[in-house]
Amino acid sequence: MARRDNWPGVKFTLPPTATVIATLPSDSEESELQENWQYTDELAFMDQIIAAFQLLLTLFLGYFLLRKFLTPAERPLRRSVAILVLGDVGRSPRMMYHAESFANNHFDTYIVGNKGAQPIPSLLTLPQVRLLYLPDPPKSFANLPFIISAPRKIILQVFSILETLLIRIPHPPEFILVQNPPSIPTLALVWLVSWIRGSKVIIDWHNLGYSILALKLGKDHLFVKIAEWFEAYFGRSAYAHLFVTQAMHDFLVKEWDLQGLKLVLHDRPPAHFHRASPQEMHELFLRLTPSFQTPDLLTFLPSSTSPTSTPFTRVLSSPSFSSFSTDIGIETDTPVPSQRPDRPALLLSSTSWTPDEDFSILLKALSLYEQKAIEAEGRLPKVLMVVTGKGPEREKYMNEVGTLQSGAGGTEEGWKYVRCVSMWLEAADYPLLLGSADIGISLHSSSSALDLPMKVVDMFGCGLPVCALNFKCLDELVRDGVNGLVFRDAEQLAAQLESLLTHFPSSPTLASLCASLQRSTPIPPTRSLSSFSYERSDASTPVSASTESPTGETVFGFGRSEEWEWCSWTQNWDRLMRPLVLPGVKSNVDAHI
Ligand SMILES: Nc1nc2c(ncn2[C@@H]2O[C@H](COP(=O)(O)OP(=O)(O)O[C@H]3O[C@H](CO)[C@@H](O)[C@H](O)[C@@H]3O)[C@@H](O)[C@H]2O)c(=O)[nH]1
Repeated sequence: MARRDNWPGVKFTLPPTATVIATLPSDSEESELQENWQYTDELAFMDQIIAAFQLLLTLFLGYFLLRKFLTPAERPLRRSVAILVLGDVGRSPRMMYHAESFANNHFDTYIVGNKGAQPIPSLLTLPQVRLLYLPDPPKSFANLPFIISAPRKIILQVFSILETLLIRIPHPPEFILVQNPPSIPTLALVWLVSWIRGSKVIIDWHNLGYSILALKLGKDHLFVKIAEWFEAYFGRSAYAHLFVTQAMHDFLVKEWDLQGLKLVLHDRPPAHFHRASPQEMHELFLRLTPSFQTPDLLTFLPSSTSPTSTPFTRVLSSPSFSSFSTDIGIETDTPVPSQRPDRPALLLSSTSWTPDEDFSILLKALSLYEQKAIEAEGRLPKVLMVVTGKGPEREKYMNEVGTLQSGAGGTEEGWKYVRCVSMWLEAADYPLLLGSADIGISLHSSSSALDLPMKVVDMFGCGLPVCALNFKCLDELVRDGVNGLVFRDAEQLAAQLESLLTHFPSSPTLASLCASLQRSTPIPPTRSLSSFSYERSDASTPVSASTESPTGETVFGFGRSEEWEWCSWTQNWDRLMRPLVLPGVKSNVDAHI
């Protein structure tokens, strides 16, 4: 007998095989859906596979539960960690940095996630790191409506995550560090695995999963309510909770009454992020030359001849400073790369092209800048806007860019002073491009208004001043006029660009902002930073190296304490995370117990 279940807006018919087929309330909607996808043989086959997975999953869990009750438990292996990212590992910088830090502290480090972009080089070379990739969902799922594909995807994910955490990692890891979001199904799975294997769970709260779903479905949608319940229920208890902002800490502690240690671990840049030297810039732009040879850019950028010049740099011989004699007695000149005075200003934004970043603000600001540049009669430079990153909204916005640039929309003439391109850089080149740019732009607005843009952290690490879209809690990272400028709309961003770029490359406003940024973000040479804190809501939690701040509040960061501290990721991690995961470690935290 077929069964009908009602979901908001969509009805389903479940045939005896438990296969989900969509039927829609109205004829027009039905034909629209049938146009979009068809129940093909391939899908029927997938459903058989999924049914087999369901059976396997039941047997699999039954086996582990029996083993849990009938055999003595194996103790978790000290100094081992499983890091779970339900997403592309190579595009999860914070989790890769965690993995590198654990490995550098001699942890056996398993990274569980999806294969995609190349991870940072250290993860491929550190002997303690093992990458355990999860299988990708079949491509045919991409053509299905979300409501149909989501449950299938989840069943496959559940199976592969459990298989990895319970079998592929041979001994129970001491810790399981899980990124949130996504929350479904990972939070429930790590909870189950930690119960079976005795591992301690650390939840790294990057954002709130239900708030991202609400962007798509609306905050009152039933699925959003279910997702929120799931996240709150399975995220409530953990050995420790890490938060990317003080604001997220405060919100979750108040709203969900989180249990376990709590620690604000702000994003900080890896130590190798720095302002690029002219030599590094030149070598980078030589590598990127093919990306600058599109018809749009060839006529826009200053002409260049590889390997002695690029659109941004050139190599000049400087006999007075760098002549030297070779072994065979011939005097030669050392080539000295430098930035070209006729280069366009290089603006940079980095993104995952998700719906919480509204790039139409940037496109409008660039159009306004184009007008200002036409009127400025030479006081404003040409601008090359580079947007780095991969993600779902990329195509939509880059199509818009094409229209604006060429004037194909018909409302305005094409751009003469502005070009915008998007690219994905290898992990080693990404900080070099940031370190070669003139201004960084952040359009991060956050679905929850509780997380901060890591891209801005990257930019600060590379000495790049930013213009950042304002949102609640941005002041935990960007101070208007000190390390960047804050804007609320396209008009204000265009005005900031005009002010920063007037008389470029000798712009006094830009030089002064760069100097102010350098003063506010020096990387301290040692681990001598003073402020730190943990909060412990559960006094019975067995942690030997933690403390509560005298006020009961986490005091790190200038968001609350008005104390601005800047350091590298490693310095921050060693100071705050080491005592959490290495019981007995000697650090300044011990002194406060
Ligand atoms: N290799 C490479 N990495 C890139 C590129 N473009 C962007 N990225 C990576 O992608 C990040 C930006 O991705 P977003 O998804 O836009 O991150 P965000 O909004 O700045 O920060 C969010 O994610 C962080 C963790 O991934 C969170 O810590 C943070 O709180 C926030 O939720 C950059 O920091 C960088 O690591 C590229 O061309 N190449």
